[in-house]
Amino acid sequence: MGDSNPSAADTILAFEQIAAMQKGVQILKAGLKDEPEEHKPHVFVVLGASGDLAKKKIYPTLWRLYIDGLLPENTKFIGYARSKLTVDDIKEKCSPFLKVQDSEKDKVEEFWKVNSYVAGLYDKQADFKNLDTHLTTLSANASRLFYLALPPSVYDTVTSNIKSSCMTKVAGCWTRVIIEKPFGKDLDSSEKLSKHLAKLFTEDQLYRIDHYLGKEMVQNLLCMRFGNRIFGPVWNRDNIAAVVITFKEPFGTQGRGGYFDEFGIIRDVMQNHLLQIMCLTAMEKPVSMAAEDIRDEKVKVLKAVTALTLDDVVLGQYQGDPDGKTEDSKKGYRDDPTVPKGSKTATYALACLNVANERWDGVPFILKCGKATNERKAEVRIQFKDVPGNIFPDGQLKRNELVMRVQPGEAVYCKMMTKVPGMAIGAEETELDLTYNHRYEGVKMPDAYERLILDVFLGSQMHFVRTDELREAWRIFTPLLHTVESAGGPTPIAYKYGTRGPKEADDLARKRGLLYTGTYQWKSLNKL
Ligand SMILES: NC(=O)C1=CN([C@@H]2O[C@H](COP(=O)(O)OP(=O)(O)OC[C@H]3O[C@@H](n4cnc5c(N)ncnc54)[C@H](OP(=O)(O)O)[C@@H]3O)[C@@H](O)[C@H]2O)C=CC1
Ligand SMILES: O=C1O[C@H](COP(=O)(O)O)[C@@H](O)[C@H](O)[C@H]1O
Repeated sequence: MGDSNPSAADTILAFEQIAAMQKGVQILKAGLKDEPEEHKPHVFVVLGASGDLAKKKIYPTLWRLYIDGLLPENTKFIGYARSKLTVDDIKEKCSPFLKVQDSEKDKVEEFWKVNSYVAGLYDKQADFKNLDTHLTTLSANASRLFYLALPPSVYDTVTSNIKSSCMTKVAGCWTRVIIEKPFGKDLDSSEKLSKHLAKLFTEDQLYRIDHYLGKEMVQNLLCMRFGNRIFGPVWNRDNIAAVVITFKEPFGTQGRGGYFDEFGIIRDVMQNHLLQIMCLTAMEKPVSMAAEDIRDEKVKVLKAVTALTLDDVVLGQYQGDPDGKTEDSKKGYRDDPTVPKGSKTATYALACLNVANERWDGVPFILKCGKATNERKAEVRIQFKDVPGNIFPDGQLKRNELVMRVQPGEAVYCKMMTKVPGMAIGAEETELDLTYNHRYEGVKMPDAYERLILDVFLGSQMHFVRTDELREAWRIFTPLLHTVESAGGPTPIAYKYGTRGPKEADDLARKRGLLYTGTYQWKSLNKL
C-alpha cells in the first residue's frame, strides 16, 4: 500500500491483507472461498461515464484504488454512455479531478490503458448486448461490477438491460450492481424501485451506496460504542438528554438548484446520511460484526422510530446576504435561475425523532442539516443529563457532551468538568480530546468512495443499505414529506446565507430537551 507505484505482487498483497482483515471480522460474503479473489479478473463498468459523478468521484476513486494497489491484479475499467466518446475524451474530462503526483505520471498512463469505452443507449437492449460482447472479449471469465452513475429516471431500464444481457455466465464469477441515491422519492416510489430490483437481482448482488457510511468517523461509531466499556452502561435514556446529528455546508446549491428543488434537504441529506448515522448511534449491539447482523440491528431501531409530523420539524430556506463577501452569498436559493419561481423547497431542516424503545423512549434524536450555513461540519453530539444531587454552586456544572466530528478534521472530544487548576476549588468546563491530526499524524484517511467501492470488490455489504432498511427510512419521512409538499404545506422560514439557520430550530431543540449554554471555550493552539 502507500503512494508509490505498486508492483503486481504488492497489489496481491494489499488485496489479500484487506480481504484477510475483512475475513477476520467475518464479514466477507463471497468470492474468497475457492480460488483467491485477487487472482481472478474483474471488470468495472461505469454507466454514465460521461457525467459529473463519474468524472468527479468514480474515475478518481478507481484511479486511487489502482495506484494504491488495492484492487485485484487484473481489473479492467469500462465506461458506457450515450455520447460517442473515446477513452482520451474521458481522460481529459477526468484529469482535473484525478490528483496525479509527479511520480505517478507513468502509472496513470497504465491506468488509462486498462480503460475502454462503449457508446450505447440506456434503453436499447442491443447496445447492452454489444457491451456484453465487449466485456467478454476483454476478459471471458471476469466477475462484473456495474456502477450506475446515472439519473434515477433510467435505473429501471438500465438494470433490466444489465439483467437480460450483461450478467456473467461463468461459474465462480459474480455480478454486482452499485446504485446511487436517490432511491425513490417516498415510500411508494422507493418500494416500486426495490420490487423492480428484487425481480432482477438477489440482495447480495445489490449495493446501495450511502457515501456517509464510508467516512472514517461514521465507521468508528461501532468501535467507539461497542469497543469501550465506559460508554455502554450510560448509552441510554437514564443518562442521555439529547443526541444531535448535524450536517452543514457553507455554500448554496451552486447551480444544482434544478436537481435540488425536486428533492429538498430532507431527501438530499437527512433521510439517508443523517438517518444512517442515527442508526449506528442508537442501535443495539449486533451479535457479530457480520454485515447482516449489523443491518438487522439497524432495521430494528428504525422500526422503533415514530413517523415524523410537522410538529417535529423546522424548515428553512436561505436568502442572499446583501453584505456577503462572495457573489454566491449575495444570492438566495430562489435567485438560482434553475430553481422554479416561488419555490417552497427547504434548504435547512431540523427534525426531532423519537425511538420508542426501552433504551431511548423520550430522548430526542435531533437531526439537522442545512445548505448555505456558517460552516462545513458533520458531527454526532451526545448530550448527557445534569449530574443528580449537585454539590457545586448553582449553574457551575455544565452538561457533559461527547462529540464525534466526522468532518472537517476527524476528532472525538468529551466535554467535561474539572477542578479549576490551582488554589481554587470550583469546577470548570474542559475536554478530553482525541484529534486525529495529532494522534494519527500522517495517517492517510481514504475517501469514503474508495472504501465503499473496495467493499464491493470484497463482497462486504456492511456499509450498504439493505431493502428493508430503506423501507423503514421512507416510512419515517414519507407522511411528513407529503404534508410539506401538499397544497397547504408550510412556507420555510427564511434564514440569511452564512448563518446557523432559523432561530426557531434552536427553540424547538431546546423545547425537546437540548441545553445550549454557550459557556464552553475550547483552547487549542493546534490547528485541526
Ligand atoms: N479536537 C478538536 O478539534 C476540538 C475542537 N473544539 C472546537 O471548539 C469549538 C466549540 O466546541 P463545541 O463542541 O461546538 O461547543 P459549544 O458548546 O460552543 O457549541 C455546541 C454547539 O451548539 C450549537 N450552537 C451554537 N449556538 C447555539 C444556540 N444559540 N443554540 C443552540 N445551539 C447552538 C453549535 O452547533 P450548530 O451551529 O451546528 O448548531 C455548536 O457547535 C468548536 O469549533 C469545536 O470544533 C472543541 C473541542 C475539541
Ligand atoms: O449526498 C450529498 O452529500 C453532499 C455532501 O457530501 P460530503 O461528503 O462533501 O459531506 C452534499 O453536498 C449533496 O448535496 C448531497 O447530495
